[in-house]
Amino acid sequence: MTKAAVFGTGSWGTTFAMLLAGAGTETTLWGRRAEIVEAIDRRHENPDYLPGTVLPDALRATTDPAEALDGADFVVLAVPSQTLRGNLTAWKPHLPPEAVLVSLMKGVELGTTKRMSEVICEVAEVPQERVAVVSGPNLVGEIVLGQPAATVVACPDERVAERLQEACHLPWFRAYTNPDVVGVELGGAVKNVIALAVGVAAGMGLGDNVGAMLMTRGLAEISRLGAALGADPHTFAGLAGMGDLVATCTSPLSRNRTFGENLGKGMTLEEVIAATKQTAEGVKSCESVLELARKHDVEMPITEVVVAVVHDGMPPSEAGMLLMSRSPKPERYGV
Ligand SMILES: NC(=O)c1ccc[n+]([C@@H]2O[C@H](COP(=O)([O-])OP(=O)(O)OC[C@H]3O[C@@H](n4cnc5c(N)ncnc54)[C@H](O)[C@@H]3O)[C@@H](O)[C@H]2O)c1
Ligand SMILES: O=P(O)(O)OC[C@H](O)CO
Repeated sequence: MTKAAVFGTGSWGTTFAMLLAGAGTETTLWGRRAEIVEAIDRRHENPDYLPGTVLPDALRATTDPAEALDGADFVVLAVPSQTLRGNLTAWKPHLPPEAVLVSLMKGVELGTTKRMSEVICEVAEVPQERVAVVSGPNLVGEIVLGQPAATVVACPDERVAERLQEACHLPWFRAYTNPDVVGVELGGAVKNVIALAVGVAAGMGLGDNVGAMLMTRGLAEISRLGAALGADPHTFAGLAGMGDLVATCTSPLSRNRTFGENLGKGMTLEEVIAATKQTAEGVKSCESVLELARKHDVEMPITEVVVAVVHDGMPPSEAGMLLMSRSPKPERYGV
């Protein structure tokens, strides 16, 4: 039987563990907080992150990383992007030598501008072929209700991607494989930044033309960055690109969109942070995405104003004027 260890008992870690267990994979969750671990292991619930959801009886949980990792074929990582390096460094001594490491995270590391799979390869000292990424339009609030969804499993080794696909595929959760790890990761990380922008516009009371403009020009930014980093352009028309961008930018379930919406309504950054109980990756990753773009000489005007609004106190109305007053250009440039 295939075995998986999932690190992170937050909303997506717990939900993905449910999917794995539902697909017949023997799954153990690792969590920091003993009370959540006990609730999952004994009472089959995660009241903090998934209130009202009944978890599978077969799903185990522990606070001991060595216990979770014992015999694991897949080590699934679902902690905040900015803590991954420290977390994985601590878990490294217990990693099974042949295990495949799987990133569920949608962020870019501050300081290094590395994608999560790059951080994993570096810290765990494993080749790219032993690292997979799962990303797509996967809003937890819908998946836990059993609503149909699809995702992308990316790995340069097709057989590894197919094994992981099989380990999480369910009649109502379709996993597609894709060898383009760079494109899949960029799609997931940058759509959070665009969702912040769409949220700000919605919070200001602006309509669907503005939302569509930001999503479409946001996809152009993602594609330009992807081209500079060697991604397959087709990935951005797929589930991990356009699919996740649309879901995140339009859903009230998205933490990133909601964060932006609150800023657009006039709440201060401190008030919005206090109101945000879960990880909104774009808030930190907008800075690392912009730094990555500058390193590669890629123009990302929406990302620039998101950084200015979220981190430098620029009023949303000024950000909107800056974007609208850019010089006229062809729709397609710089790719
Ligand atoms: N929730 C979703 O709908 C969803 C869907 C797809 C992908 N993702 C991505 O999955 C990743 C995890 O998101 P989530 O929704 O589970 O977030 P979450 O905020 O719900 O949970 C984060 C988990 O990490 C733990 N954590 C926080 N700081 C930590 C630290 N210093 N060390 C170890 N653990 C720590 C928390 O206790 C919690 O268990 C993010 O990159 C997110 O973008 C989320
Ligand atoms: O709630 P968000 O904004 O982190 O988005 C969740 C997922 O990434 C959607 O696919």
